[in-house]
Amino acid sequence: MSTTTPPAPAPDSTISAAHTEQLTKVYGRGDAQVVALDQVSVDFRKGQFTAVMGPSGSGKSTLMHCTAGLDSPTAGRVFIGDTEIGRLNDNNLTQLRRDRIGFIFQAFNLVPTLTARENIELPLAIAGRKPDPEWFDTIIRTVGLVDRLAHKPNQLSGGQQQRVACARALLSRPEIIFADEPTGNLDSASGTEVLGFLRRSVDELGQTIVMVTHDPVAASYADRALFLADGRIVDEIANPTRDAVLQQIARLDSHTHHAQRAAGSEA
Ligand SMILES: Nc1ncnc2c1ncn2[C@@H]1O[C@H](COP(=O)(O)OP(=O)(O)OP(=O)(O)O)[C@@H](O)[C@H]1O
Repeated sequence: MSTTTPPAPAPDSTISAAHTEQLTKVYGRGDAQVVALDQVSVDFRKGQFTAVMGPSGSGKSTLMHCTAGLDSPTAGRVFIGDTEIGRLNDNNLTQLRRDRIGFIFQAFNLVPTLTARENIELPLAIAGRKPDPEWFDTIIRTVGLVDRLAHKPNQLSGGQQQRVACARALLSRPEIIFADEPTGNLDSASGTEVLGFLRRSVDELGQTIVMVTHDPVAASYADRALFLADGRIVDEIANPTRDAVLQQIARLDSHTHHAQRAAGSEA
């Protein structure tokens, strides 16, 4: 493996890091059938930070899981870069998830007996790869963990633990990072810390991020916010501010209530 660190790629909004074509996911059968995603076509551009928003049950997690190859579509296609993941066998899919995708979850999923450094290096160690020392240093500086590497998770704050999880996701230089409510378990100061770091990893390291969130403040760190309702993308805001997101949520709520009234379901 090379030990020189190439400069962060300039964000290139014309290259697709991942995209879906008419992605449909149906759970259950008959009366219990739920259409979680209804022919969703979406593109996540390289170097772009996207927030995925929408009410509970609108399909956010399903979209993330299907796009990241953690769940399989009922119909439609999913691509990571140029690779159509539905065409991969199980081994190749596992390898693609390991080598080309990073994950950050609401629960930090750190190994309690390992130090911060060991946790960050674990996925590469499992893959039998050695971290590039310069890249490791760059990430650790970006997340601000230089003096915390020898600490175990229980010696770190929630925000620091999530920053360890972020560093772990970044170390393999994934083409795209999927973050599922990454600030959901954090107080607002720690959440701000983690969001600031995610933003820097986009601006300074050229990372591509897709983040599911309910929080308009979290969404305001993204380059665009997508809004899902009933398994469809119903709107999109470029350079979202907290207030623009709040207004959009209010608009979607009132549409939903109108639709429910029209269908007589509020009786
Ligand atoms: N494994 C499953 N089996 C059956 N139905 C499911 C399953 N997973 C999700 N669903 C249903 O699919 C729909 C979309 O769920 P999803 O978890 O994607 O929504 P979400 O927007 O992420 O919600 P939340 O904000 O509450 O996490 C919901 O109606 C949900 O009940």
